[in-house]
Amino acid sequence: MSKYGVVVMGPAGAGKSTFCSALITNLRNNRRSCFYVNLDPAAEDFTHEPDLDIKDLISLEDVMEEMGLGPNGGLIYCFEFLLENLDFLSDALDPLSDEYLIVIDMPGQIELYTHIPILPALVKHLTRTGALDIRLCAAYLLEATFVIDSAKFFAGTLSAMSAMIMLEVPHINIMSKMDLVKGQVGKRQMKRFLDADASILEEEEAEEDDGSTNPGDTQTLMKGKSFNRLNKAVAGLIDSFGMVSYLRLDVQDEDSVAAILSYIDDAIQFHEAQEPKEPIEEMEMGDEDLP
Ligand SMILES: Nc1nc2c(ncn2[C@@H]2O[C@H](COP(=O)(O)OP(=O)(O)OP(=O)(O)O)[C@@H](O)[C@H]2O)c(=O)[nH]1
Ligand SMILES: [Mg+2]
Repeated sequence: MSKYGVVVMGPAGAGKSTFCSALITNLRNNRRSCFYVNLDPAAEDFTHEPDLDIKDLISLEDVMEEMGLGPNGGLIYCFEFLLENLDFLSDALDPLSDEYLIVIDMPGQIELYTHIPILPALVKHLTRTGALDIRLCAAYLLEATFVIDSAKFFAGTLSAMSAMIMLEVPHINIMSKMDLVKGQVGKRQMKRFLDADASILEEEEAEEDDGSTNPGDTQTLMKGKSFNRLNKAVAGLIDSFGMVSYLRLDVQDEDSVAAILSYIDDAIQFHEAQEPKEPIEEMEMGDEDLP
């Protein structure tokens, strides 16, 4: 029997835990079963208490103290330890039925998604047929304030793409904290960011060449010719991949959370598995209907 889950990823402070919490509230309000897994060994305060917490396996504080590591090195050590002790996950997740949505909250250290093969190994364990067999959707959050600096936004998009390619599971990108840019970015421009339309970068470069930006401001000073060339290359890469777009999230708005949940459900075909196991005719047919 398959299980269903979503792994919530993204840079530090993108709103992952807040989104997990809103998702769980929505699932519970709709009488759906969920199982909350916290894999961030540094997370302390939770709106919903996790059903499984990596801190019960290993403590980041202990690792830092005993191994003499900093917070990032400590986190990598914690994940390596988790990979050596996958029964911690299997024992808790294996008994869950296909009615559950497993919500996995990840830490924000970007190197986990881009530099080292820890996350692909973890995802392989979760999804392997014949083992946990979880149909997993990856949800990558980037916060909307990144659109204020388009070079930063496209760099963030590149890391979303990197996670997408590395994990090889259904993937959605989410632009979180939409409330923070209300009134700052026009609707049409925001739609272009949501579509990851990389021509935005080229237009900005043309504006700079026109001298329509202030040559004295720090951003313009930073953006020399080679920076522009780098941006163009990034834009070309995103364009040629052609598969990145964002769903908007306003975490305070129930409909916005519900819309994202339905994308997740579709990506993992959750509802298909919830259909009656017995054909309806057989359940409803009385003896008199038999030939
Ligand atoms: N305005 C606004 N603030 C938000 C939103 N979502 C999260 N925040 C705030 O952003 C901060 C970080 O949110 P978290 O949910 O902890 O982010 P995270 O991605 O889990 O952070 P790390 O686990 O540390 O990487 C908190 O102060 C939240 O209250 C949002 O939609 N709008
Ligand atoms: Mg968090």
